[in-house]
Amino acid sequence: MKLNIAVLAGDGIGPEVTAEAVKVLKTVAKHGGHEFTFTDALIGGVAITAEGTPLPQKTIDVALAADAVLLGAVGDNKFNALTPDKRPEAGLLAIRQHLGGFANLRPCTAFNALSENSPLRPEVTKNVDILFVRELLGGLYFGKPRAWNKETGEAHNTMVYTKPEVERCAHIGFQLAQKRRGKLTQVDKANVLECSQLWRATVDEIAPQYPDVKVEHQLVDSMAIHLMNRPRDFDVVLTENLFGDILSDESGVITGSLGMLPSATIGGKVNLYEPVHGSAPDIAGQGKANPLGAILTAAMVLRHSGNLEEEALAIEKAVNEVLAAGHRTGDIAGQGKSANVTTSEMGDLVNTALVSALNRSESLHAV
Ligand SMILES: NC(=O)c1ccc[n+]([C@@H]2O[C@H](COP(=O)([O-])OP(=O)(O)OC[C@H]3O[C@@H](n4cnc5c(N)ncnc54)[C@H](O)[C@@H]3O)[C@@H](O)[C@H]2O)c1
Ligand SMILES: CC(C)[C@H](C(=O)O)[C@@H](O)C(=O)O
Ligand SMILES: [Mg+2]
Repeated sequence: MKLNIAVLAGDGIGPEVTAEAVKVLKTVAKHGGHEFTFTDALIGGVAITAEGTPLPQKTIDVALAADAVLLGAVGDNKFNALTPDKRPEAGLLAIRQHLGGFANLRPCTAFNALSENSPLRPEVTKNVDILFVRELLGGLYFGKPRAWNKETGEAHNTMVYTKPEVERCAHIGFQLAQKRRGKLTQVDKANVLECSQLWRATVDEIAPQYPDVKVEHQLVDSMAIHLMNRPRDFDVVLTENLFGDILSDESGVITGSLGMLPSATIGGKVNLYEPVHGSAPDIAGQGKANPLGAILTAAMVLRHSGNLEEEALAIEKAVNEVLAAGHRTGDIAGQGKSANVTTSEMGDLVNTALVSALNRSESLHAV
């Protein structure tokens, strides 16, 4: 199979973790005789420095011409004084708009080998398997008007959702719930916000089309605690843009680290794949970053853009094996313990385990 992948590595640890994701994709291509091509393009702070804009037209062209876009992370403290529309993050929001994907799938899968690394007790996190469906193109992020008037000292952002925007995302949530454990938790703030009331009413209106899916509604504030107390109770969690941003980061506590979380954004012209974490300027350039979120993101590329489910599973198995063997970057080393591998060593270990996993699945086919 041919897959033309645009690689937007970005800032901070973005290039470090993306290199490891590309490494495993190349292994899958070589092993299966697939033709994966990788085209690099600039985004974020590195694009501001080189081209004066966080999203150059060249990058948009490369991304739109690709079968999948793999993004590392954007954000650099040296641009913190810029207004939101000029910052590296503006490039990320703009590429999301250009690609048009509105459903951001953020799985939170607890690897049991890491159960001692979460501050939550192992009996709470064991076998957690949640899929956040975060709406990605609406809400406070893009609503107008928005401004900060420094003279009057007033700033405002606008949360806007239309019924079709909610419907299209809700259908994805329901369809995914049907393929999983049949439960959909819709998260909102319907006790205060009209947008949330629209979400709740729209989900209830659609629900009869999916009689095999059990729907529940949760307010986002109490959801934040339910997620920590009883994460196993959740299957698909459907929510709007900002709530999804916050809850998915919170779910990093369950997996032991934000550095473990992958994502895929579907529904647009070209799917966009990015780990959930940011550019982590505090550890950038030191070989300390955990590449597993990016590597698991590569598995999502294969699953959602390559229809290569078996290969995606092989990557996930390889990650599991490497963790079970005790290999740890600092973020998953456990309290008071240090890393025993660097970013690229972790990538190499997964790669080696992946080759064995792929060979094993081949021998199964031969039987
Ligand atoms: N998708 C993206 O590009 C994205 C996502 C989130 C934040 N950001 C940007 O990143 C910058 C830093 O933001 P932040 O510090 O709030 O969030 P962050 O996700 O970059 O980091 C939060 C904490 O988690 C740690 N961490 C994150 N990923 C890790 C990994 N793979 N391995 C080990 N540790 C990891 C960091 O060291 C830091 O202590 C900001 O400019 C922000 O806007 C970008
Ligand atoms: C950097 C920022 C714009 C982005 C978001 O809020 O969507 C990030 O936090 C994420 O989760 O991908
Ligand atoms: Mg975020």
